[in-house]
Formats: sequence, structure tokens, C-alpha cells
Amino acid sequence: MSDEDAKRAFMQQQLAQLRGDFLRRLPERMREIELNWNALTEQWDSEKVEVMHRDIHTLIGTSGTFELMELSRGARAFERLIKLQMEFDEAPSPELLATMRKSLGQVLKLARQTLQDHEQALSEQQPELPPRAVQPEPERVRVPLVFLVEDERAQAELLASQLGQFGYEIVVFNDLPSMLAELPNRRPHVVVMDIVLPNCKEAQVFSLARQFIEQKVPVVAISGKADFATRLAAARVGMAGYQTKPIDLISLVNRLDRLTNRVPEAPYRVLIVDDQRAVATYHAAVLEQAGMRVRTEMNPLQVMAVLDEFSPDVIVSDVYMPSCSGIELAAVLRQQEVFDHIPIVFLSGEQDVDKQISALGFGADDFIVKPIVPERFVSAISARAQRARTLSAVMTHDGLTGLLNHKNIKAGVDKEFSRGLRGSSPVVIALIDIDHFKSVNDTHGHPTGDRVLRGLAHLMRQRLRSTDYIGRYGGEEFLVVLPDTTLEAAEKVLNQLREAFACLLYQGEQGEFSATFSAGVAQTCNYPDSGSTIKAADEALYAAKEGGRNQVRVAKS
Ligand SMILES: Nc1nc2c(ncn2[C@@H]2O[C@H](COP(=O)(O)OP(=O)(O)OP(=O)(O)O)[C@@H](O)[C@H]2O)c(=O)[nH]1
Repeated sequence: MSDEDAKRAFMQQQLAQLRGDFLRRLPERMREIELNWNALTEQWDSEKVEVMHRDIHTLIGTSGTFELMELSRGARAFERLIKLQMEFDEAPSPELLATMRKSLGQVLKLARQTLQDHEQALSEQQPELPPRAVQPEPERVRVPLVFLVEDERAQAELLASQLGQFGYEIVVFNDLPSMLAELPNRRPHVVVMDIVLPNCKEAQVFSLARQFIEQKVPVVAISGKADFATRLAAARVGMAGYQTKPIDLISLVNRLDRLTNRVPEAPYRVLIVDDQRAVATYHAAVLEQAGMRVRTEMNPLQVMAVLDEFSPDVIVSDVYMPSCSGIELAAVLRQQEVFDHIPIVFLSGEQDVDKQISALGFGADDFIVKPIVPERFVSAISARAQRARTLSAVMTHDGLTGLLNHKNIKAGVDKEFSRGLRGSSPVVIALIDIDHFKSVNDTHGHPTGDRVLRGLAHLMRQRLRSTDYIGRYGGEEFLVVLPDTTLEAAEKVLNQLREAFACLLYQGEQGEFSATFSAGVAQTCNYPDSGSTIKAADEALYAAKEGGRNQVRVAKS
């Protein structure tokens, strides 16, 4: 069974299980609705009508979610009559009452029929082994193999050694025949090729690129040509990138990282708020199958506590809930700046477009009508989550380097400092400052200086762990928080980073050059608060500069 089939089968199994739970509780639910109706006909009361409306509305959504469409449609017909009646604040006329009674009778009949059909289906079912749950994991290559085809030998060797610093294995070929000869032995993850090669027509290069692409090996073009026609030809064969010479190393590395999945995006986090456990569990299962992390909360009053701890990218909320409606929940969250940016998507059986639009006015971002097919639900939520991530990254990250900005790296220090106090695992803070950076700017120009900053940022992102915090603390100063790390281990990691950084070569206004950095490290448990730890790391950094730069110093405790 392919992964896709296994996923689908798993979803079906989950759906069947949840539908079973729903049906088991259906008789009780219908009894409550019937009792409420009987009480209503004895004495009409607007509060009881509201309860009746909520119960019927929930029945429409839940039965629709579980593909019990007849029941859902029957309940919707009854809901229309209730809504009609709710518009007049008085007992219904005898005619309307009779119509309502008949419609409810139809709903009860449909519920009984649905249960009978389910029991019949169960008795005919063959036992089956439950399929395996599949969590999609993007393939992650540790050291991706890159074939680099470049006829200018010196340039090729330089590019290969630079890419090597970013964890790629590079095999250089100076012409196409030598690469073709190697192909039977090794298959690259990506091919980077100059599209202007001696003794070779451009059409041949593109034709070869097309063959790689057809075999799922992405190809990135490098070229001295920047004209539209050549770029178009590369795009037409499906090349995954086009870099003009002189090659911007960081932009090439960014491209390769994406193509080889080396910096996978953390899964989207979604909070589902729904008082119906079965509905929440079903939608959670759909999103989890698509690789998202999901938390469900049945009580809207608990949502704020969950937000603090879970930090979702998106909130998916039901609209009709007894203790607090989705609209009220949205209004409360929008009062608070910290939660204001989290998109809220209503998931409801409400089909009245006016009501949907008015719900959006209270601070929700989207309205999805239940039932929704799983694929559409997944794409609607991932699109929201992706957009929310992009916007939040703009707020929390530095525009030049993509690292956490000053405010957020400081928040990271505070958070890990407190965590370090609670636990026994050590936390190390490092301050890193590029050496003689003023002279880099003065000699090679500010844009080149920017490239050096981006180079160090990229190297740190690649070399440090995903649990580490990396931020731009000031102009050419970076701050790193390394949780669960001893001082010795931190010193070693930073020295490796320092050596790799010193190997990078940049093309500046006055020719080629490299840069170095100095760093100071301090362990949080040696200091009373986060500010004193940063100060100690800063003093160690100062000692590293005084000691001749291009070195890592540990703070004296
Ligand atoms: N290109 C570029 N330069 C920046 C940026 N932010 C700060 N700088 C420059 O970084 C330089 C920092 O220089 P200094 O603090 O004098 O220190 P230094 O030259 O690095 O010398 P040492 O730290 O003592 O090794 C200044 O020239 C700033 O203008 C930036 O975003 N881009």
C-alpha cells in the first residue's frame, strides 16, 4: 500500500470510529430534543427556543461532518422553521406549530432510519486490520550530493569549497561528458550547471537538464547571461533556479537548502475549539494526517490558557457553543494585543451568508461551512497558517538576516533563563561580533557588509540545532541561546562555527576577502538573572577582542 493509500485508509477508519461514537449517542441526543420540544409546546419560552436551535444546529453540522446527509438536510429544514419563529418574539401560530411538529417528526424518523442503516452495515461488515497511521515526514538528506558543472576550474573549485562549508558534498565536473560518465556510479540530489559550456550547444545543456528534471533531480542554472530569453528557456525546461555570475553564495545555498529539504519548516500548529468532541477529533485527525500539530479544546473559556502554552498558527472555532460562542471568543481574543495576530477560522454549519459576514465582523478571518471535504479543509487551513507565519516572521524577525530581532531574542533569553532555573539542564548564552566590520564596510561597501552578515546568519541556522535561539542583537552583533548545553560543548560548537565562517570568501569592491568573528559565552546558572548573564557574555566577548579577535572566550564565573 502506498503512503497516500495508507493515509486515506487511516482517515476512513478514524471517520468510521467517530461516526460510530456519534451514532451511539444519537438516541440520547434526540430524546433531549424531543423532551425540550414537548416542554416548549406546553409553554413557549425564548430561552428554550434558543437551546433547541443550538441543539438542532449542532445536529446539522455533526451529521454533515460524518456524511449522514439525509439527517443533516432534515434537521436543516426544521432549523429554518425555528429561525422563522425566533424572528417573532411570541408563541407560534397553531399552523406554524403544526408544521414545526411535522418537521421535527421527520427529523426523529430520519435519526431512527440512520441508526438502523448503521446497524445493518455493521452486521454485514468483514473484520479488517486497522491500517497503519502515516505521519508524512519530508525526506531530509544529511549531506546532499551536488554535481557542479562549471568549465572555469578555479571558479568551480572555489564555489565547491564554499558550498562545502554549508554541509554539501560537491563533485566538480568541467564538462558534460565527464559528468555523464559518473552518473552510473552516483545519483546527485541536485545538479548546478553552467549553461554556457565549451563544445556544447545551449540546446544540449537544456535537453540534459530536462532529463534530470524528469527523473526528479532538480537543476539550478548558473550563467553569465542575465537576458530574459535565456531565463525563459531555463524556466521552460523546469529549472529550479537561475543564478547569474558572480554567484551570490548565500542565495545559492538558500535555494539548495529548499530543494533538498535541509531546513524543513516546523509543522503548522492548529487549535480546534468545538464543544462536540467527535467533531473536534475528526477535524484534528484530518489536519494531523496532513502533518500538522493539533490541539483540541472543548471549553472556550480555557482557550486563553491553551494559547499561552501551545502558540497555534491558526485557531479553528465552532460558532455555536453553549458557554461562549465562537463570535464572543473572537471578540475576547481581539481585545488582547498578544493574540490579535492569530487568524481565527469559523467552522460552522451556518449557511446564511449574512450571518457569516456578520461573524467575520467580530474579528474572525474566514468562514468555512461544514461539512467540508478533508482536502479542502487541509488546504484552507495550511494557506491561513502559511500566511500567518509569514506575517508573524516579519514582526519577530530581522529583515536582513531572517534571525530573531532584538526584542524576540531577548525574550528567548528570558524564557530559557527561567527554564534553566526550574530544570537541572544547563543553558548557555553566546554573544558573537564580527571583527573589524567597520573596515569591511569602508573597504568593500555596505551591500557587501550586508552579505557578510547574511552569510554568518545562514551558517548559524545550518550549524546550530533547531532548539537553539539565534538572533541579531545589534548591527554586527548576534546572540545565541543554547539550551541543554554545557560551557565546554558550547565553546566547541562556536569554535567550529568560527572556523567555518573564516573559510567563507566574499567578492567585494576591492577584491576577494574573508571575515572572522569573536565570541563570549556564559552559563545562566552562574548568574542571578538573564541581564547579568548577557553582561558576562559581553565581558567575555570584550576579552576575546582584546586577546586578538577570531576566538571564543568563556566568562569567568
Ligand atoms: N553592512 C552593514 N553594516 C552594519 C550594519 N549594522 C551595523 N553595521 C556597521 O558595523 C560596524 C561596527 O563597527 P564597530 O562597532 O566600530 O566595530 P568593528 O569595526 O566590527 O570592530 P571590532 O568589533 O572591534 O572588531 C559599523 O561600521 C556599522 O555601521 C548593517 O546592517 N549592515
